[in-house]
Amino acid sequence: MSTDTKMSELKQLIQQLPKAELHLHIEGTLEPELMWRLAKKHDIALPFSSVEAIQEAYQFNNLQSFLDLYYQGADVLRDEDDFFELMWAYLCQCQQQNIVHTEIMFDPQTHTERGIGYNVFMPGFAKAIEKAKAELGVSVYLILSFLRHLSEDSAIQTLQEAKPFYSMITAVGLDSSELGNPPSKFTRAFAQAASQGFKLVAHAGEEGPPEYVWEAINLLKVDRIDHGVRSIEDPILMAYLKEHQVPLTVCPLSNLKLCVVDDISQHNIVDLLNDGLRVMVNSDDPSYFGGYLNENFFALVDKLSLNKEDAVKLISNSFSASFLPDKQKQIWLTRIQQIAQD
Ligand SMILES: Nc1ncnc2[nH]cnc12
Ligand SMILES: [Zn+2]
Repeated sequence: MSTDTKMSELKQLIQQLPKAELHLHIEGTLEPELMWRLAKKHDIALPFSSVEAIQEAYQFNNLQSFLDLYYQGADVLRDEDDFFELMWAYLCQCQQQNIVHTEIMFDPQTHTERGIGYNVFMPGFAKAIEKAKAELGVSVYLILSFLRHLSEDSAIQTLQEAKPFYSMITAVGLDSSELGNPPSKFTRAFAQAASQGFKLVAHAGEEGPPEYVWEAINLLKVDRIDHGVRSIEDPILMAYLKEHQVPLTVCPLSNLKLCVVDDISQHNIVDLLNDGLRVMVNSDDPSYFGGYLNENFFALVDKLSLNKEDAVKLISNSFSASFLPDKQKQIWLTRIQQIAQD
């Protein structure tokens, strides 16, 4: 069989396998077409002359250059229906990509800071999630993420304001500008979240050093690390991550677009996997980074010669590292093995 045929068969298998996505920012799924339409709806002047001009602006040289556009883009989200549309569009993508379970981050402060409250975005999200459960068969958990460039007091207030919606939220996370905002800044906020029974995740080791990954583990006591690719610089940390099977939610196209790596062929995800770490593939902010989950896998097939065994392991890890009940995880893991063996 030619290499091309093998690669296209592997891509078909990846498309076909049930998958979980664990690192996805709902605000990062705002497609330029929706941004354009909502700007018109609310009479908001965008600094772009067309949908194509929005797309062309998506050239980044680091995390901050992306975040500046991402927060600006989110400003078109104003009413409940906008948040419904945003969530619904991503959940329809999930169905098309065979993502059967997704754990979605949302940034309350991106909205509350501009006067849009929980009572606007949470009902919009809830409607889309309920509809997706009923019509698309996609299961959804939500992760409330603190913006780390803001203060810890603001994070604590954000957690308190979410109280009426705690039943909709599974975990608490930490995102935004990493360098200069170490996990240690949020020790009290995470302790409070833990005491309320939330699972915990944090972005660390994306642009920041391995020390930030240690802090997320030791001080915040997270269940998963988001990104974590710079862990490879610290052999003791690598041994710890392997021994404790701490999940790393890796996002290849994000790392490429934000210049964490120069080319996908240099990405360390397969090295991390082969070193025995629990890594899996995610899309992070697919609208900004040029691909949803399957496109991230396809880039690994094309540029890193990802093989079938590694693809199946990465997909299995997406379930084993999820916050689903063990029984549900097992059902999906068995199903994946069955399909992969056919
Ligand atoms: N890749 C990323 N890193 C940090 N914060 C984010 N917010 C959205 N995407 C992010
Ligand atoms: Zn992220």
